[in-house]
Amino acid sequence: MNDATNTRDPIIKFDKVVKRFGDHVVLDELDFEVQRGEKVTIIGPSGSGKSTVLRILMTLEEINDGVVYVGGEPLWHQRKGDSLAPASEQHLRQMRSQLGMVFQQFNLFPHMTVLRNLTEAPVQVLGVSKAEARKRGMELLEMVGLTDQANKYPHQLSGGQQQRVGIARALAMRPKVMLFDEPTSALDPELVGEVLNVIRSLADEHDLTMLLVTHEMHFARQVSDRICFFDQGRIKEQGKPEEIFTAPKEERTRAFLKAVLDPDD
Ligand SMILES: Nc1ncnc2c1ncn2[C@@H]1O[C@H](COP(=O)(O)OP(=O)(O)OP(=O)(O)O)[C@@H](O)[C@H]1O
Repeated sequence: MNDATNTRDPIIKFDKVVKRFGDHVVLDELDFEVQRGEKVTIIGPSGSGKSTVLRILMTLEEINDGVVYVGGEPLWHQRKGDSLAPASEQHLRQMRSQLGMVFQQFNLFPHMTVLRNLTEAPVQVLGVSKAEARKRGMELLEMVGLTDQANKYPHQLSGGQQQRVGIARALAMRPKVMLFDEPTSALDPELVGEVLNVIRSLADEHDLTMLLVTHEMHFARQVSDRICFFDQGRIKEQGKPEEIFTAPKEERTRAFLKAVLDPDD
């Protein structure tokens, strides 16, 4: 396969992926692709499997059937001749390093300064020098508007500031794909905007691939190239934001959007 073909391949591909918890089928032979540089937002009712898609990509949840590809390589499998065998821990680690995730709960290291939160993994995992990691860490703090907080500890920051550090920390590992799992849902309403602004500028200014799960519909509409409406572990409908938000084809999508956009009706 030559490079030109490679770059046209989706960077993420779910091929008939099944995920069950006991008898409960959460992903039901899901087919789903994200192209390089694309910004895709998954919306849908609670329990429809949105976060599970991201957790599978971060190798936090195993799959029961099907194949997930990242950059054309199987994530949960390794090629053995013409067949696929379960992945080794080393393969999973190597594949996982291509993805960065921002969680609902910011999950910063509480006993480390903000800057150390950004330099720890690049130094320990990627083998970057401390000086280089610090330089890059300060650049990322500038990008999220927090250079003056570099030497503070997470508990000294607001929730919005902590989440901006969470975004910078994920970027410090230079991922090819950024995953955002409801990044503002744990925040007080007045702190949501500053976090969305950081994600918006990332989306506008970088050719990073982004996959988001959010309940912020207005934001999803602004930032996404494509919206995927999930229902019962499958994509019920997908398309450009203006199509999905103004002229959804499926009754189920219409009902969901009406409920979230006009909750008082
Ligand atoms: N570790 C687990 N054990 C058992 N069931 C689980 C587990 N994790 C998720 N589930 C179930 O899988 C289903 C899908 O969960 P998921 O978190 O992907 O939904 P979601 O669409 O992101 O929902 P929400 O919008 O509420 O976050 C839910 O019914 C959930 O209860």
